[in-house]
Amino acid sequence: MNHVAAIQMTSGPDVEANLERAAELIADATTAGAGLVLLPECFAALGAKALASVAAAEYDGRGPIRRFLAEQARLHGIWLLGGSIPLPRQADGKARASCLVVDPAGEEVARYDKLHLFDVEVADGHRSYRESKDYQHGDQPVCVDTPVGRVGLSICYDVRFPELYQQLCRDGAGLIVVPSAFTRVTGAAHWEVLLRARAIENQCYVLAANQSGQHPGGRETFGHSCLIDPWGEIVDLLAEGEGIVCGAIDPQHIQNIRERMPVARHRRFAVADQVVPAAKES
Ligand SMILES: NC(=O)CCC(=O)C(=O)O
Repeated sequence: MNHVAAIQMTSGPDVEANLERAAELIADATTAGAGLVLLPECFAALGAKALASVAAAEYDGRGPIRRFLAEQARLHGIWLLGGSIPLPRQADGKARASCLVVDPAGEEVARYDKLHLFDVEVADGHRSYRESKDYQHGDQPVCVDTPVGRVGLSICYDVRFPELYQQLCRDGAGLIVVPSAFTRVTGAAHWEVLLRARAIENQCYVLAANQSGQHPGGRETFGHSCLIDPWGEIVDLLAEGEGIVCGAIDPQHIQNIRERMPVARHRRFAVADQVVPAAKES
C-alpha cells in the first residue's frame, strides 16, 4: 500500500478518448501494486479549445471527469490524483487549473489550484504560452494526508518556485507530486535538474507525471515522468511514450536523511530575508 505510480500520457482534445486511455494506465498502475496514482496535468483535455467546455461541464461537480476520477478510485480502491482539470470556483465562476485528490471511497478530499501560471515564450517554434488567458491562479498551498504519508500538491511550472516546496515540507509533506505538461524544449534543459533539486533541498520524495510526445495542434511535451527519492536519486523514470513509473515511499528513508543532515533545522529564514547593502570598506 506504500507503492505510488505516475502516469505518462499523450493527451489530446478528445475527453472520452483521454479518459479511456487513462483508465487502461490506471489499471496497469494498480496491477503493479500502486495504492496512490498520479495523472498528468491536462490528462483529460489538452488543447486550449477544449478547456472552456470542460470547465463548464465540471462546474457543478457532475461532469464526466470528476465522475471518472471517483469511479476509478472506487473501482481499484486507490487514492487518485487528477493532475489538473479546468475547474471554476464557486466564488467567482472563473476556472482554475485544479488538482483533485480522490480517496478510495470516491470522495474528493482535497483540491489544489495551480499557483504559478505559465505565461512564457518558449523557443519551440517561438510558441507563446498564456495560461492566464484561461485560468485564474490559485492562492494557497495544499497538503493532504494519505496512507503513504502527507502529500504536498503542486503543478508543473510551480516546480520553478522552491519556496512553495519548502512551505509544503514545513507543513509535513514527505512526498510532493508534480503533475505536468512540461514542454519538450524547457524539459530537455531543466526538468530533471528542477525535480531533483526540489527533492534534495527538502529531503522528500518527488513524484512527477508528465505529458509526452506530439499533441494535436503542434505542442510537444518532454515525458521523463519519474519518482525521485529524498536523496535525489531517480527510483524510476519513463523517457518517452505512454506508460507508468512506480516505486515505494519509505518514511524511514526520509527520516534517516533528515536526521543525518538536518537542513530544515539549519535553515536561517530570518537571515535570508534580510539582504543589506554591502558596507563600504573604510
Ligand atoms: N504547463 C506548464 O506549466 C509548463 C511548464 C514548463 O514547461 C516549464 O518549462 O516550466
